[in-house]
Amino acid sequence: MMKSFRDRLPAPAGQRHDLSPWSVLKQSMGKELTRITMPVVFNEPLSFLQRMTENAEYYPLLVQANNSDDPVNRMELVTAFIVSTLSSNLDRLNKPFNPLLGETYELQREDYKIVCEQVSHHPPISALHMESPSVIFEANLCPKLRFSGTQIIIKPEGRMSLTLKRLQETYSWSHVNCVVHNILVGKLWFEQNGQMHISCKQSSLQASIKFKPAGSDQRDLHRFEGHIIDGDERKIRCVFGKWTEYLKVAPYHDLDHSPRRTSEGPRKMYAKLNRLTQSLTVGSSPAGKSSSAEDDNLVHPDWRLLWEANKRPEHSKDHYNFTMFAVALNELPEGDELQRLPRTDCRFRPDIRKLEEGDLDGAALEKSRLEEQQRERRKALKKEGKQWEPLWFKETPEGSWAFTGQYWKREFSAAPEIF
Ligand SMILES: CC(C)CCC[C@@H](C)[C@H]1CC[C@H]2[C@@H]3CC=C4C[C@@H](O)CC[C@]4(C)[C@H]3CC[C@]12C
Repeated sequence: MMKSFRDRLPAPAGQRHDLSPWSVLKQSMGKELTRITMPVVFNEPLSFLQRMTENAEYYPLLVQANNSDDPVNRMELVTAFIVSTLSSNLDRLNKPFNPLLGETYELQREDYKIVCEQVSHHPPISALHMESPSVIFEANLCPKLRFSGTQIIIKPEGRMSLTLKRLQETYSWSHVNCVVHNILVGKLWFEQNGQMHISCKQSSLQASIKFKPAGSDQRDLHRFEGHIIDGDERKIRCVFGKWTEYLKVAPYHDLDHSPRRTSEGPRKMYAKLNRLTQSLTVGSSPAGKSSSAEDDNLVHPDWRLLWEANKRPEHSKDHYNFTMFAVALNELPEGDELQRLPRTDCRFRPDIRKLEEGDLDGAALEKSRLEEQQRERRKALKKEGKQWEPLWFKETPEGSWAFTGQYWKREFSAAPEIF
């Protein structure tokens, strides 16, 4: 029988009334993410470690990729997976809790298992390892925040890599920036911005995708567009869509060289013309927006849909805009499953627990207690001239963090008391 998880949080989110993020953030100019302290009303009841595991929501795309015998199709599916990892960010404008040093999180779903650990506090580095019969997925994440005018620009640094096990094929990619708008006044909103490169060492295929700014009329809100490129730098596929909704792929037809020129030419021209006149006459009306998607389909009549975002739960708006996947992440398991978790697991953090129960004051108290305790531990270590050693990941000579594999032996007696 399929295991079932909770479909809502125990309590709706607290209201932040008119408290603007700026009133708090102005003291944090130029600071690292972990040095910014904000009132808990700005938090969501998840640790950043839990938030990272949301990458796995569309895991079945990876199984599909691993089973495919066509390298281009594998690249298409991996690209779809990578774009899908961004989708849960839509409207998630509360800050996940900064993990304490040594905090861990584990997640086992379908046929995969994930371990995350906070391996460094300054700078904040979170490490993730995911393994299944089909794939190994590793991520190191160190988000850097910069304030600029009325927006926050988040530069996620760190290495991402994926291995499809059947053919031992490896993929790596870069992050794009995300921008939180309107931190002074108005409604907060969020966009992904910049160029992403995905490359596969063995097949020499690459994907290059541009996440577009919304533009003044919001016509390109959440849109991305790009190509899959072969080892000779030739474009072979177009990929496009909205990172919040879907990804489509279509063959690339070079207007000058394609044998389909005659049949495609007029259609493309028509689409372009159509787009031009639409943008002239409709402008920023909602009709103008939807027609942009229609144009895409006209320009690429032979598109295929590779990924579509799951619907958010009904009560998502009152629950921090969580996806169904996110809702279940902080659920406490029962019986044996609970017994075998290490005491460093996020699910035991009292501040996160209190926030999800709607107890804001309790959460705030616990949060400052934990942070104070962490400072004390840090001082004590320093006095002894020691350095913090993560338990489950080791730093490599290249400066990234590799999973040691020991976690799954489940010998947690050495796990520190951090909550
Ligand atoms: C109160 C306000 C304005 C501050 C809120 C800051 C929130 C929205 C920020 C803080 C850290 C950010 C995350 C940092 C790193 C990544 C990895 C990247 O690949 C996707 C975006 C993602 C997951 C960011 C999403 C937005 C984020 C959660």
